[in-house]
Amino acid sequence: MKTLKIIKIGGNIIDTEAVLSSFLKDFATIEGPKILVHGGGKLATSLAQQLNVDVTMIEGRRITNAETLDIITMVYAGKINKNIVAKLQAHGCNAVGFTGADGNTIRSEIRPVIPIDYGFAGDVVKVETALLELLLNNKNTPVFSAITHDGKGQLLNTNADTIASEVAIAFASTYVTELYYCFEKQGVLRDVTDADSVIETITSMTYQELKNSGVIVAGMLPKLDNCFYALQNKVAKVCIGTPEMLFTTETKHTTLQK
Ligand SMILES: Nc1ncnc2c1ncn2[C@@H]1O[C@H](COP(=O)(O)OP(=O)(O)O)[C@@H](O)[C@H]1O
Ligand SMILES: CC(=O)N[C@@H](CCC(=O)OP(=O)(O)O)C(=O)O
Repeated sequence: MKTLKIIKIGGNIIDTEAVLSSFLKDFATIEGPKILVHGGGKLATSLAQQLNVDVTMIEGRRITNAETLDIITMVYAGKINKNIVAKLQAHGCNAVGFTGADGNTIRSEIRPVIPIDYGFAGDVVKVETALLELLLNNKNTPVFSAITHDGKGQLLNTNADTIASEVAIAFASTYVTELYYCFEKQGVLRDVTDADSVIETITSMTYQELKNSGVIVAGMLPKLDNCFYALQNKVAKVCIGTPEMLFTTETKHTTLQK
């Protein structure tokens, strides 16, 4: 089986123009089939604040009312996604931008309102791989934003880490799938203020301990939950770290193990 790399980039890479540009230049050079998934939560938060729209995050997920849904659609599917696609084109990578509504690639359903009503936030129900596979075979690179749809005309906000793991799982029977979560830290840190405290391996057992001791909080919770969910569903490799981990074996990062 061929290897498919699913690479997710988080807010801190997207926020800084120079960091994003340099990442995309390197990303374009990755050989073989690949899919990019991007977040952009921090940019959405700052635009919402400028527009005096309340921002509420619970356990790393955004409460999404109608106004917030408009903002995130403009930011994720519009500004960020199209900017990334254009930059990849400039580097000779034939990227195609997606929300889950495009080509019905990712259908979701609204999150249950109990215990927390997240509003227009969706949990993934189905990733349709056929169209994506055609594109991959044609050497195109799908680029996903953090938006899905319910099949009834409603867009839904979906955590980008979740999109990356669900896409990786959907392809796990046709490719050896490798899932990389890239952000500004070298991995999961034992002490978030100490860049050298990278935990090189986390198993589901040690994850519980890290959660209980408060090392894993906020946005790190959906990230780690998605890592283990992917491993339990036949994704071959899951890593968290800086983008350098994609290009060299020298750099420290966190590897997740069942
Ligand atoms: N133990 C930890 N190790 C690494 N990063 C952590 C840790 N605890 C909190 N963080 C913070 O969590 C952030 C990642 O979560 P999130 O805001 O969802 O970012 P992303 O956009 O990468 O998904 C990092 O920017 C980091 O500052
Ligand atoms: C439901 C939900 O929380 N969606 C996320 C989607 C963006 C995201 O995941 O962005 P990062 O990866 O940059 O954090 C949000 O709106 O923040």
